This record gives sequence, C-alpha cells and structure tokens, in this order.
Amino acid sequence: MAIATEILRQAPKVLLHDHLDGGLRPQTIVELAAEVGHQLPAADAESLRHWFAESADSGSLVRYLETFDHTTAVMQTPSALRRVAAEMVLDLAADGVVYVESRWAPEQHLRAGLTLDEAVDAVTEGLADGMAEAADDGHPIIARQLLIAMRHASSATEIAELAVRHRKDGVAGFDIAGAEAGYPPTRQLAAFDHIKRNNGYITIHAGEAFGLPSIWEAVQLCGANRLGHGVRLIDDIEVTADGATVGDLAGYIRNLRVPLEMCPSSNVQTGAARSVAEHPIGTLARLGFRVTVNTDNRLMSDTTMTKEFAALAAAFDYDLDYVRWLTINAAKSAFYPHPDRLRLIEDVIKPGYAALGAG
Ligand SMILES: O=c1[nH]cnc2c1ncn2[C@@H]1O[C@H](CO)[C@@H](O)[C@H]1O
Ligand SMILES: [Zn+2]
Repeated sequence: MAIATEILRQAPKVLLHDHLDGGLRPQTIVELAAEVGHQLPAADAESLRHWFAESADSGSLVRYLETFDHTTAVMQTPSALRRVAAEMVLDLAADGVVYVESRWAPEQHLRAGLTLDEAVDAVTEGLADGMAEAADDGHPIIARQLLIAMRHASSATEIAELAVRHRKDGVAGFDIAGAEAGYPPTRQLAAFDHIKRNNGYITIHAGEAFGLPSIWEAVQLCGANRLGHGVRLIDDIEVTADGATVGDLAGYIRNLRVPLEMCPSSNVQTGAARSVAEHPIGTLARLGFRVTVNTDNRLMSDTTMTKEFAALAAAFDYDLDYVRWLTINAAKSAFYPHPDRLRLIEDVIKPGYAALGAG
C-alpha cells in the first residue's frame, strides 16, 4: 500500500546532495532579477517554475546545467546569497528535513565583486538565519554546506583551501561538479590532495554522465568519501537469476560502505536513468550498498525529499521502514561528527519514525 504523502512529509529526512543554486523559489528569482536587472526567460513565478522544469528535462546533463545561468545570475550579492540560503533551510525544514548539507560553487558568485570568503560568509549567515527561524516555527534543522569547484575551471585548489579555511563555519566538505565527460576527477588531484592533507571530507559527482572510470578515479585516486550519483556503478554489476555478480570496484564500494548520493528525478531528466522504476537505486539498495536518497536540484526537477521518496515507494513498493533505513543510511554518511550523528539518529530520526508507526 502506498505511504500517504503527509506521512512521508512528517518523517524526519536527511539530505546530503542538494544544490543551493538549484533550489531557489521562483518568486525569489523574479524579485532578485528585478533588483539587478537580469533578463529572465519567463516573467512571472509560475511560468518560470515551468520553464526550469521543462528546460532541465532535456536528456542531457550539459543542457540541464545551462539553466543554472539564471539562478547564479541573481545570487551575486551578500544579501541575495543570504536570502537564498535562509529560504532553502526553511523550505527543507517545512518538508521534514532535519539535516542538510547544501552545496554550491563560490567561484560562480564573484561577478559583482565579492571575494570567495565574503560569499561563504553570506551563505553561512543565511544558513544561521534559516536554522533560527525554522526552530522558532517548530521545525528544527541542522544546515551545513559543501563547497564545489567547477570541474572545467582551474580554481579547484583555491576552493579546496577555502573549504579548509571555513571548516569551523559549518563547511562540511568539498566536491566537484559540472559537465562530467571530458573532465575526469584526477584533473583536480591537487585540490583533493589539499583536502586530504588537512583531514577534510570529499564527495565527488561521478558516474552520472560518464561511467566506471570516473567512479574508479574518484574513489581510488582522489579519495572520495562519498559519491554524488554513482548510478553507473550498475555497469559493474551483473544481475543473475539467483543473485548478482559484483565486480571489484562495486565490491570495494559496497565493502567499505562508500555512500552513494542517489538523485532519481535528476537522473531521469539528464538521461542517466530511463525512469525512476528503472533507476539502479532499486538494485543497489537491494544488494546492500550504502544508498541515500537526494533531491539534487529541487527547482530544476520540480521535486522535494517527500516527492523523491513517494516516487521510489511507488516504483519499488517501499514501506516506511525502508524509508527509515534509507534515512539512517544518510545520517550515518553525513560529514558531521560521529557523536552528533548518533544523537541525530537516536534522538530525532528513530523517535520520529516510531511516532509514525515504523521501526
Ligand atoms: O547533477 C549535477 N551534475 C553535475 N553538476 C551539477 C549537477 N547539478 C548541479 N550541478 C552544477 O553544480 C553547480 C554548483 O551548484 C551548479 O551551478 C551546476 O552547474
Ligand atoms: Zn548534483
């Protein structure tokens, strides 16, 4: 039986892969664009919402990424970054998210003269605003950030240094994003090396628009502690009538519990999966990989954590206990101190599901 949407919304959820510049409220984009004189492809919030969802639904990661020109364009000042970050926290809290690591690429927010550090400070303040307001509303949430270096750019080491410098401000880790084909993770080896030398945490977008070599480099050469997407890991697995044959790379990832940040709706839009029902998450979860569920870009995919879980529950017949398992997977995989993670699981997640009759 399908889980009621309202139950999924109330269930505590942990979100590890959500782009700050992929989750703006359409109305906020309209207002911020008017302030800076940025020309939008649609005039009002509703048409803009449809424009993003339709344009991102292209079957190509490269075209999907073009839509971000219109979100980053309106996120160039401290007040805009702060507002967008605060609203992100509030929207997620209202959707039942209790912990989020929001990711964004500071280098894309310097066009109006901000320094990298000023940009990070603005987002840090926005996250604090959002957390305070959400707690007042009765929806407490912990919001941290991950800094992204764009994989085609040459500033990755500078961004890695920025991430280390702002660790005490809730910068939980470092990632690379952008077009994957032609930009292997090892291109940014020096940046990953800087993070590792400083005992920082790494997640890498890999195995989304490119296959196993990208995942292998990310894990074995760049030191990824988690994988963004990783859907193509399925290429290393052969499902047989009586089980599955798991290749060496997939076996390594499963054995060492490397978390997979899976984003079903986003993958259908970029063509990494044909449909949610055919998404590798079904097989990977069944085979015991450390699978987590994520939104990637709520604006572009017109999604929420509740919607992602509803789509998965419908496709794979998941019950609330399964949603709880996926949530605990995510909590265990957070770049958050271990004692805090345990507290989140024991004091928030488990009681939250118990109150809804699961666990
Ligand atoms: O699914 C994805 N794969 C690769 N890159 C992405 C994805 N979603 C967003 N971005 C890229 O990350 C930047 C910083 O947040 C975005 O501007 C977008 O270019
Ligand atoms: Zn992503």
